[in-house]
Amino acid sequence: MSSAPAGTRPDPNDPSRPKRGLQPDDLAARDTIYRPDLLAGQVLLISGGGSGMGRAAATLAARLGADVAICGRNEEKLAATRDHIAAVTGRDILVQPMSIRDPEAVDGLMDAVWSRFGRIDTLVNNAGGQFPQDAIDFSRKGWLAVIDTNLNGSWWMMQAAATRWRDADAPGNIVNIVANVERGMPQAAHTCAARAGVIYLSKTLATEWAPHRIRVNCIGPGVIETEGFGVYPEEALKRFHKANPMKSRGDAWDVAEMIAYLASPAARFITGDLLVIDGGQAQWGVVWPGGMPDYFDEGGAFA
Ligand SMILES: CCCCC/C=C/C(=O)SCCNC(=O)CCNC(=O)[C@H](O)C(C)(C)COP(=O)(O)OP(=O)(O)OC[C@H]1O[C@@H](n2cnc3c(N)ncnc32)[C@H](O)[C@@H]1OP(=O)(O)O
Ligand SMILES: NC(=O)C1=CN([C@@H]2O[C@H](COP(=O)(O)OP(=O)(O)OC[C@H]3O[C@@H](n4cnc5c(N)ncnc54)[C@H](OP(=O)(O)O)[C@@H]3O)[C@@H](O)[C@H]2O)C=CC1
Repeated sequence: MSSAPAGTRPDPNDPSRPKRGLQPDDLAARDTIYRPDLLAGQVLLISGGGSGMGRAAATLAARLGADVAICGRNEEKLAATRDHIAAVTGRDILVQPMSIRDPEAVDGLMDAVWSRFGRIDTLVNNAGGQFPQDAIDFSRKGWLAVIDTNLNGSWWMMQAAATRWRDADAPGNIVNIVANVERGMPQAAHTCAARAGVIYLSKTLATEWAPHRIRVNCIGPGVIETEGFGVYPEEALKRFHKANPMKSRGDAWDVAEMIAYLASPAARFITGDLLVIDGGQAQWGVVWPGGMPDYFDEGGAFA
């Protein structure tokens, strides 16, 4: 297969494509290993909470007794998540439409959460994404969009949270959702650059901010089936599971449970780390999110 030509953009909302990712009813029904009041009294702010892993993490946190705030650009998705969580848990979560790329909107979000709940215990920087393309064909706008969202957006959120924790003399906890970038990822060089930036920013901040009692960790998901898969071509998606030796895909609940763990007291001694959840992909597999070029797929081993 040749890699996706520049400018080919699958329509994530094409009704003829399979519906992917856990739906709200799945999130209400899934078992959890955690006790029902694990996060009672805590406040979690989760970016990108209107879909995928963010929505799963928000639903699980609310089910475990936390107060939850979510943000994202799409107001409709946020409102649907709020209504569903209210129906399932009786909890009224805060939703704020905004872009993490706008530092003033980030400040407004932080103020809204502090004003409503009086604290933030855990910030989950989950909002982000990319599109698959050969790096040589990136437009300047496309490069900037991915860097600005994943690196700058995550930083605005971390700094805005940390200054408030410092000023309130309160402890803090940051969980950054990144990606499996240890060996690079062809056709996703922009996101690799941004996520590597977030990982090493996090390791640095974990040390710098330890005196403020702020922990900073990253989660590196491998192939996790969510509605976010809509940005990838169907042909490439057929091979995503071959990126790991388990030859399967994780789901949003797997990541939500890892987030709940990092928000729980059990993780109190973990900081500066990258927790990988990838079915072994980092040691073994390759993923070409736009489709593997024939040059690499000699003999059709990856077909
Ligand atoms: C890496 C693969 C690993 C496999 C596992 C990983 C899976 C996932 O991460 S799944 C979750 C994925 N979810 C998303 O990625 C959704 C969020 N993504 C986005 O919203 C966009 O990709 C974004 C990050 C670029 C958002 O920025 P935004 O400014 O909203 O983007 P625009 O749509 O306005 O596009 C700006 C600019 O970017 C270039 N571009 C966008 N899409 C493509 C594309 N499919 N192909 C080529 N170029 C693209 C383009 O230059 C756009 O400007 P215009 O041409 O003026 O539209
Ligand atoms: N699924 C996977 O296999 C993997 C995913 N990841 C990463 O995990 C995270 C969650 O992805 P996933 O749940 O799969 O996919 P989704 O596309 O469902 O989630 C991405 C979320 O980010 C939000 N978002 C994007 N840009 C912005 C912005 N500028 N400001 C605020 N919110 C924004 C989106 O909301 P809205 O559209 O409303 O703005 C959306 O809810 C992403 O960072 C993704 O790249 C990493 C590795 C693998």
